[in-house]
Amino acid sequence: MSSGADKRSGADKRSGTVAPAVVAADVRVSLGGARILDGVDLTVAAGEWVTIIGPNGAGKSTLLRAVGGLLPASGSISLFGTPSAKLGRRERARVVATVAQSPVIPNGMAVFDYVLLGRTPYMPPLGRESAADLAATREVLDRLDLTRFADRALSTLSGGERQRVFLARALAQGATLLLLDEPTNALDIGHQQEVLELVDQLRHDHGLTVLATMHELSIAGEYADRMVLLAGGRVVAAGPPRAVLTEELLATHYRARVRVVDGAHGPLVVPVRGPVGQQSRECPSR
Ligand SMILES: Nc1ncnc2c1ncn2[C@@H]1O[C@H](COP(=O)(O)OP(=O)(O)OP(=O)(O)O)[C@@H](O)[C@H]1O
Repeated sequence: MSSGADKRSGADKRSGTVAPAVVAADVRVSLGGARILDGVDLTVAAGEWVTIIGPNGAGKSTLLRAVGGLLPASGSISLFGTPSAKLGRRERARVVATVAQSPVIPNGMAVFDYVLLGRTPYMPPLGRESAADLAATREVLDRLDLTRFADRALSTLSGGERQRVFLARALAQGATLLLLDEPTNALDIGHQQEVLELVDQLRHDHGLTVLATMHELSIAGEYADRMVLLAGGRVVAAGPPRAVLTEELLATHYRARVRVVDGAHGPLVVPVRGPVGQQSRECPSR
């Protein structure tokens, strides 16, 4: 598997610095006649884990899709120092892999064949997979403890097992930037931790960069180096989890009544029943 350093631009190789994995400036996206992203700036350093949070409809998935080149956006987006617009489809697929919120599962497809699809950018057009593609697929299945499922239809796996297969396909792609849209969606708390620990381990082992969206705020804050709070298609806060997961910001942008307490690995967000907007009077945080 290639490392983040392999994706350096020529100038970066010469200067010895690593270009940021993502530099997005003034990104605007309109869908169905409505402005969904309205001037978003986002930088993700190589090797960093950044999680985008925000209320339903804030534009999180849209931002992820724009970064992944899956929909047209104005403004500028660079991946590892190369303008996104200059990356062809196959070239982009070797740099960035997206795990969608609900990936389409081809009917009856076996786990092995699904993960092998991740090797498509390395196969000649209309050509067959090589021995190297098959070996890479076996290696990823083994790495993610999925070998025993190789011949099973993907549709028969549990939610947690399936999530691991989606990650496996992204890893087989050999991309160093992982875009994860709600990777813990529909997983129980144990499987949420298992999947995020796995992503973090892979990040360290393979020098990956992670840009994710998540709704589970406490667990999101435990894994992210930085968080970006999106609301109404704009970035309204960004920084380390402690700077973003505050009672004030969550009350303002989620209309949520929460208490935020210090945890060993980041702030813990506890929902508190009661009228929105009265947390400072009835539920002091400090
Ligand atoms: N093709 C489309 N046409 C029109 N509007 C769209 C289209 N796709 C998305 N939208 C709208 O864009 C807004 C942002 O959607 P997006 O999926 O990015 O939000 P999100 O923050 O990921 O939400 P959630 O937390 O609910 O997953 C929503 O209001 C959605 O209805």
